[in-house]
Amino acid sequence: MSNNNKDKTELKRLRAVDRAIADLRRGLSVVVKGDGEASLVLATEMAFDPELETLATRSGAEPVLALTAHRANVLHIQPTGDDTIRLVIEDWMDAPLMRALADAVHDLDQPFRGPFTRLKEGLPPTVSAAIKLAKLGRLLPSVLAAALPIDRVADVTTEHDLSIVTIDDILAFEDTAALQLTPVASARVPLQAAENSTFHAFRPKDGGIEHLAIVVGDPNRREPVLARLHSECFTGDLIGSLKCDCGEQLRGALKAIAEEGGGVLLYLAQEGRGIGLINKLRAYKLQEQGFDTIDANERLGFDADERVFRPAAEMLRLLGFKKIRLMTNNPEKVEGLERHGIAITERVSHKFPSNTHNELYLATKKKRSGHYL
Ligand SMILES: Nc1nc2c(ncn2[C@@H]2O[C@H](COP(=O)(O)OP(=O)(O)OP(=O)(O)O)[C@@H](O)[C@H]2O)c(=O)[nH]1
Ligand SMILES: [Zn+2]
Repeated sequence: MSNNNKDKTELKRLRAVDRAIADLRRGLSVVVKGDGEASLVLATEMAFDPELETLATRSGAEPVLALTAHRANVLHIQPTGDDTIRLVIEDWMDAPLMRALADAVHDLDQPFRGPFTRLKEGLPPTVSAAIKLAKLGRLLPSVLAAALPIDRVADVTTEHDLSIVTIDDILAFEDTAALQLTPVASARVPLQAAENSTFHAFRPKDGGIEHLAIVVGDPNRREPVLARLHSECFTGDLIGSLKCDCGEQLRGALKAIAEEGGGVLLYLAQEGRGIGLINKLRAYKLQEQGFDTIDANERLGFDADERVFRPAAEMLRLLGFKKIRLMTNNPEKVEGLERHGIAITERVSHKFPSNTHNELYLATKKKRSGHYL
């Protein structure tokens, strides 16, 4: 395929995923198509009675409720060996209950649920892909899915003006978006901590949220440069939340880079370790109930960390930084960047004193995520 055609295909795929995400977030059903099978799906957190009915009538099949294995485990549902667990929707399961099954915040209000019937065999790949789609849309990782006969896909999609996306589109999305970052704007912005700073904005081709790089001074690209990868944290970076160490790490990194005479800070649009602000607030609610930061993510059905570091590696490459000294306590960042071709010549510790509100959070990162703290 020529480069031009490849680009066009990739853009088409990114667009299909983006449209499907937008529809899921609106509470509309979308079609996920695989090899010889398809599913009509709806985000569980957006499921109300009329939507559920539409799902069944349009597909002509009984929907199932699909959850991640993490979430099913919390609901005491036996594992099946798959990452995705499907439950039969029984007569007593109404829309509010289904939404509550997806949203761990309600677990303690209504502790007893079930017994549930799992479907153990023949998990359609489109159902797992639909959960990934919900995650990409920063929704809770659960969908209602009804099998759609492959020969009806075209008719149903056209008749109801539905978004259609393939499994491959969904699975390629993050990497394709990361490899299609385009510099869109750059300007000098003097900062309190580093007066000689230039902001560079990179936009993914999917039109998604821009990532930012802040280059301080004019670092020598032939030498390893002092660098920080910072994942967006609205609460900590902007509002001064004491629940995490992000604000201090952000300002501290800029100060350290300025003191060193130059370097780079990447500000990545990966709020809440990639689950989004709303899901992070849900995770905080669970932390109020006594769960730690990792259990909170997993109770919601997510992995402990949903971030990918390919966009960061790509931005460094575009800025001409191949070797860096990385300020971090997180071994996964070092590994993630190296996997994508950035040489980390040194890991520079990046710790700040704890306070009464983030003590447990920092201790959990050390104990359970192997952070060097
Ligand atoms: N899901 C979730 N995200 C959180 C929580 N607290 C902070 N975050 C997010 O975690 C991310 C913090 O990322 P980083 O500063 O890169 O921290 P890190 O992975 O510990 O790595 P280093 O700071 O480099 O050691 C930000 O996106 C925050 O929004 C939490 O309790 N739950
Ligand atoms: Zn934070």
